[in-house]
Amino acid sequence: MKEQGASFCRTQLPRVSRTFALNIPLLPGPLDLSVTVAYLLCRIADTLEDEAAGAHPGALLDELGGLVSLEPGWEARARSFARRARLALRDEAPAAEAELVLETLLVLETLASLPSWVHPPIARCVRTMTGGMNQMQRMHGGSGQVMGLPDLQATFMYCYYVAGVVGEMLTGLFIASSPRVAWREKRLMSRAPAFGRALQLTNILKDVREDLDRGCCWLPRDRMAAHGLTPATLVLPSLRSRAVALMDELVAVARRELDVALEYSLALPAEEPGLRLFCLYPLFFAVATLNAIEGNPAVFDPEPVKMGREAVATLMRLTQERVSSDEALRALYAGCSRASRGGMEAWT
Ligand SMILES: CC(C)=CCC/C(C)=C/CC/C(C)=C/COP(=O)(O)OP(=O)(O)O
Repeated sequence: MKEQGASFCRTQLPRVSRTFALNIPLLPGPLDLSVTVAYLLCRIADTLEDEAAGAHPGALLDELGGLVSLEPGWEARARSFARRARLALRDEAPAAEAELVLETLLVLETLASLPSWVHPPIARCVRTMTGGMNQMQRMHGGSGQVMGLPDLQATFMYCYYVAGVVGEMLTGLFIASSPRVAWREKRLMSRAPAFGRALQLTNILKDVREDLDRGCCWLPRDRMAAHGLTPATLVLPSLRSRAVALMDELVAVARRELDVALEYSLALPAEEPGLRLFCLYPLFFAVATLNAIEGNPAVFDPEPVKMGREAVATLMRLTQERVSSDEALRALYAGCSRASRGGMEAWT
């Protein structure tokens, strides 16, 4: 049973995530399986938020937040949750995500099989995330979807609930797994929310069109208004130059957060290359994604702006080669951040 759960989690990860299937396997055991399980639990929450048919699935999110505490009777409650959560998804939900939701019990069984020290950070993360998703809905969605947030502070709050808490959870796990990391706790914990914020903000910018087509938007309305835009006019071809200026302003915000993410990554000891690379892959992918978004009107087209497979492979190689040198990593980061759209040729 234990093996079946772990094997399901490892098989399902690359079916639901492009990025995290590349970096989680670099973590030393038992962090690799722990972070896989944590990722899948967060993904179940994310699928409910993005793919539920009809009303916001607040009660199901609350149930998931409670299940991760693994209190007596959790198996029967997880079985019932999985059935109802699967039924709540719209027909268009990606098959791999729907299957993951249906197998919530297997994911929780795998969590239960892991050492007890990994439980508190993972449970806190999932509880805070699901509670935060519900709070954002109550505050900004009313009875419909969230169509823009009032200001950047609210966008940051959303980023905290869906990604900043993941940074705090990962830091808690890294610290508990290695005394070498533990003595850097303060430096890491203070930077962890910014790391999550940087990645989430990058995703919000990259997915702006896809989100709008689904009827939601996480961008700040006051910044839109400053450019003479609203969520309803953001994709109008006649207002494209204003929309690009808005995106460029927000790309600059995301880049400042990524600078903090680099400091986080370098605060991890060089003797832990797996932990460093786990952080550096998504960090450098985000730099490349921001380069592709900046000044690019195509970000408002239906076809998503994505990094190519070749750029992904190149960045993985470049970070691997430099993983133990802070100086070389700083130079790579500065070079990639300066590279223009589509152009990291100097590094490849
Ligand atoms: C300290 C530290 C490392 C902090 C980072 C915290 C972290 C990993 C947050 C998750 C952010 C995020 C946008 C996930 C979705 O991935 P995605 O949609 O970009 O990728 P995927 O679709 O390939 O899964």
